[in-house]
Amino acid sequence: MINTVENFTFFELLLVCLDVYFVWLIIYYILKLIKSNVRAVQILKGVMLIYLIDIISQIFDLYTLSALIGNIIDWGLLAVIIIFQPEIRSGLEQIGRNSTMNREKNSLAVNDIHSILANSVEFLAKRRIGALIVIERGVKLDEFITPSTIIDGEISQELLTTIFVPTTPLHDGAVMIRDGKLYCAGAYLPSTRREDINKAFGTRHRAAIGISEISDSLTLVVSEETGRYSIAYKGELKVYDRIDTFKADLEKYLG
Ligand SMILES: Nc1ncnc2c1ncn2[C@@H]1O[C@H](COP(=O)(O)OP(=O)(O)OP(=O)(O)O)[C@@H](O)[C@H]1O
Repeated sequence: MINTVENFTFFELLLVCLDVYFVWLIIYYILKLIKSNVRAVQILKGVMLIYLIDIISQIFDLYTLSALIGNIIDWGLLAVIIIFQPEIRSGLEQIGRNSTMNREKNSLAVNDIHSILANSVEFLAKRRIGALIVIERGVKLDEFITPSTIIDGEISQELLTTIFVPTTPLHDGAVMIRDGKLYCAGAYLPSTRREDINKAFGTRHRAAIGISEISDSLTLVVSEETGRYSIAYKGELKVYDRIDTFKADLEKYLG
């Protein structure tokens, strides 16, 4: 017998809705994880390639290849869980933390962060202290955090500027801002491979452009040589002369 909507009780309908909602929620979080992770996008391409080879091997009856791909697919799920264990853990933690209260708290801090960042950049630029500050956004940058020093502290102008003083152990590399906190220092970023970049820009600026090419992060650079400051975003580097325009762009990009 075919079940029509009229045959369902209210409670059964509610269960169906909940069922569909949970499936939607799982798919949503998986897609969000894939979209926001550099590694996930690459792995997704690999998975699609494996499935394509599987289909081809079945169409043309390539027995050995099909058996090999079958084994890879069988073990694939386990491999994905192992590879994404840190992301899965932080995703679950985030679901737990996402209460309305926390969201209100974070949005209040955002305005302060703009000022702290702009003031720090101005302070460092005036003293010709080189700096590289990455603001992580949707795309997680875990793979660049590994060799760095985790701080996970409240962001402040004092802390941020002190880190970049050349005689200190943490000044080399990039500072990363995550979820409104100063997450780590001494991170090593991938450099851009572009050859059309002004030769006056050295490795620090090339690293800022590099990370902005592969993520939606915003990277602030202070040049030790010129005392000028810039923002790298989506593969482009914009250099500023005035701190107010710098701050205005910071607010525009970060929202
Ligand atoms: N890939 C990288 N990841 C993180 N930090 C880097 C990277 N490459 C360089 N740096 C930082 O930049 C410093 C060297 O800057 P360099 O003088 O080569 O670049 P620059 O673009 O000319 O900057 P500046 O104008 O400040 O001199 C390093 O000591 C290091 O702190």
